[in-house]
Amino acid sequence: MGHMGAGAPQGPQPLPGVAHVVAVGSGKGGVGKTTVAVNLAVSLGKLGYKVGLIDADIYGPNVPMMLGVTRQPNVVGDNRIEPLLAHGVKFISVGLISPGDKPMVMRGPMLHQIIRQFLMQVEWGELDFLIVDLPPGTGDVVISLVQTVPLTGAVVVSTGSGVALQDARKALEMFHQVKVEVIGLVENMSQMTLPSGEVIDVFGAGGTERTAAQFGLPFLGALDLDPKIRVGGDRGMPVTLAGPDSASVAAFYDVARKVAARSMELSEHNEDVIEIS
Ligand SMILES: Nc1ncnc2c1ncn2[C@@H]1O[C@H](COP(=O)(O)OP(=O)(O)OP(=O)(O)O)[C@@H](O)[C@H]1O
Repeated sequence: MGHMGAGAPQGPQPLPGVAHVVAVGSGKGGVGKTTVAVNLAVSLGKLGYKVGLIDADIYGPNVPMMLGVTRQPNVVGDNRIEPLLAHGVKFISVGLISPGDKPMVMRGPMLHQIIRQFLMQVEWGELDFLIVDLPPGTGDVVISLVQTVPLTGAVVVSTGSGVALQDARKALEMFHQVKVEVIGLVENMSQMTLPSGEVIDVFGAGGTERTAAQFGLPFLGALDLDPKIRVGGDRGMPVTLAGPDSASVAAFYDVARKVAARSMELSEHNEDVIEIS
């Protein structure tokens, strides 16, 4: 198991104790990537997994607000950072480095350092899943990530709209270029059900599933456009706190179970590849 003595010492190294690193990306901003990442983390936690979450969204580090904990993390011992804990999820955020409403201005090398620090200097302990909320777009953070740790894979979030899917395809292409497996696509804000029961299709429901099929990638599920999801985020009480038995968040748990199952598959596959080479 593990190293066969052939690996380059400078290459990405697994984090001790962390079984799977899963990135959540989107291409387009505002499609609900952070909402999906936070609820995925909470759901996996409620399903019994040990979960960490890195908020690497430099343009909109909303994880602390969505998890309801905004204090600064403690630095302990030999410059180690204690992750914050909210709703069973350990997390760290770029928003905690530059809290409040100050925008964070950063150059590439500094960003790279922060990503490395978040991965290697935080006391994650034993984790089944370390989720990374990426900034929208295709860029630097992903490169820093893949240079530091082997990723299990990425989840790509989109709405069904043509413009969101255009950007999602770019994200798929980027993950392909940096050799990160795509675990699957999630359609967020898919349909909205009015109090009358009438269902409205706002963003073109079904588009993400079709895109997944075109790329031969798994479709992980569709999440409704629902004010309760927004309220949960704004209040730091993610809707998935309702738990795996709650019908209203079943779609989130369905996504979480699929992410877990496919992560295990991909890891087995990767181990095989290492042993053969
Ligand atoms: N399914 C949903 N139903 C209702 N509101 C939602 C849903 N998903 C996200 N939202 C809301 O939409 C807004 C944008 O979501 P979020 O911040 O998760 O997007 P994002 O893609 O991470 O944005 P960015 O990466 O550009 O910062 C938030 O107010 C969030 O609460």
